[in-house]
Amino acid sequence: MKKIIPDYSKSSFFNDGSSLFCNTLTRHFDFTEYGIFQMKHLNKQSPVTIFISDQVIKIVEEKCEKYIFIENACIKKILHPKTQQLGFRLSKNGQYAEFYGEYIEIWSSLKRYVIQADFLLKYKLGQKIGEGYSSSVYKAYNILNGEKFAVKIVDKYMLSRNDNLEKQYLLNELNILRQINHINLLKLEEIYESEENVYIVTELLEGGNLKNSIFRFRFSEEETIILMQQLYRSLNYLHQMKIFHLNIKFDNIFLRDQQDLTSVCIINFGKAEILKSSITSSKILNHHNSNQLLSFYRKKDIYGISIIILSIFGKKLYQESQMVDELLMKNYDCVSYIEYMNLLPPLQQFFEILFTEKGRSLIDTLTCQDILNLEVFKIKLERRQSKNVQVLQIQTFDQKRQSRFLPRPSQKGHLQLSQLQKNQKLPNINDSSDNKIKQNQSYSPQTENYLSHRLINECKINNYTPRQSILRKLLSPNV
Ligand SMILES: Nc1ncnc2c1ncn2[C@@H]1O[C@H](COP(=O)(O)OP(=O)(O)OP(=O)(O)O)[C@@H](O)[C@H]1O
Repeated sequence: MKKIIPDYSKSSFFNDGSSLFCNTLTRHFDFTEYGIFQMKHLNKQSPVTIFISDQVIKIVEEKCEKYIFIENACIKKILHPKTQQLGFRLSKNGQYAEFYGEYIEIWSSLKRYVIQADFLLKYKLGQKIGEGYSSSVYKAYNILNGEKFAVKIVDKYMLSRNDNLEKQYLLNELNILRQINHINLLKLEEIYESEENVYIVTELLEGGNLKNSIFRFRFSEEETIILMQQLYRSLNYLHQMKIFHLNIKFDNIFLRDQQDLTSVCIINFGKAEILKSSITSSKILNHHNSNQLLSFYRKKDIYGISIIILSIFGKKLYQESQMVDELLMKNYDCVSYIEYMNLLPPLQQFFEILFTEKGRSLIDTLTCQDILNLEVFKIKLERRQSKNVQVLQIQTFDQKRQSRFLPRPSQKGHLQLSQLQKNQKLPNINDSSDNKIKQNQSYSPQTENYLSHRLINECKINNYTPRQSILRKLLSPNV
């Protein structure tokens, strides 16, 4: 008896009602050839040549060609009933076609776009590592080779609540994750669906949240500058694709290795926006033209990253979204102590552009590329092995600098400060004569006491030992 392969595409959460095949494309795609397959469709079998671009399969038959948009199409690995040849079945809204042939290479090109079933046949669930509004995140292990991943399990029922807003966030996040490919942005592995859940498999970021590492380990200025560089580079990559994250905060910045700032990775693209040539969003500023919207989004992202950098150098936590809003309104009084941070001059200048009146005229047009061209990123930076972080702390503690903002003696040669000061080619910043900053008085949205209290509480909640005590522990003669 003929075995019937169940097809879930009609009831799929991702079913948008579109047909499996289309005969024309409305824009240009660059296709790569993937070889000859036997296509079985409507009880007819014929040889076809398959070409793939990111989201489209081109199927060339003897006399004609047609296309399948693979985004959110359901896919299943299958065996040919007669030849026992391996293949895959693509289906959409109840229509399907089967392809038999060398499918391994093609599978790796398709898997980020299509929806698979049977998550539990491939992965074993591990411990829970996080939670969102409508999702839980777990460790997952590939049953065959033990490879570790993170899987976000989203309850389909929860997604359909709230006027489908959560569904939109999820589809938006998937749309963006499928397009991006950058070392400092979360990598999507594949997507599954069951009757109750959607499973989004991504790389596992084992280093945890950046905030935890920053307040736990002692990193040098050079390491922090490399971190800054990587964050702005990844943002620049997104902005060049007209993608804006719009939700940059400590909670969404992770590390692959908790002691290696170069392993930084931005996550959570649910609230991101893609701006194409016309205005696609009516969420904010819908009366503005697309250039103004683009500038607004760009500033929002740049401020998001910059506040994280400020928190790291200033050893303070902020309510990031409130602070971004203040800065977007050009209220520079919300950061009052930049001038007293006593940083390396190129760093100081970076902070002044972002957080003081001096940058007021630049900020509307400032891009990530402009930031990456600043002198601060031209300092000769050296990476060191992440595993040495704590050892280095112990070694350098004896020769502790009088101020943590002054370079260590060993850094002075590298940095060639006086040379840098002479050669600085930063954007022309007009000095503001009216200095509103009062020493010993903070205009930040939160008082220092409150912030310290919050930091300690966060450490407690997350079971972290505050950094100072870790250092003391490391330095204790018993260790
Ligand atoms: N790839 C990953 N590696 C390690 N931990 C992760 C990964 N993805 C998510 N997490 C953890 O799971 C938590 C929740 O992730 P999720 O993406 O669901 O959050 P969210 O999108 O902020 O939630 P919400 O649905 O409320 O917006 C994160 O804060 C993080 O701690």
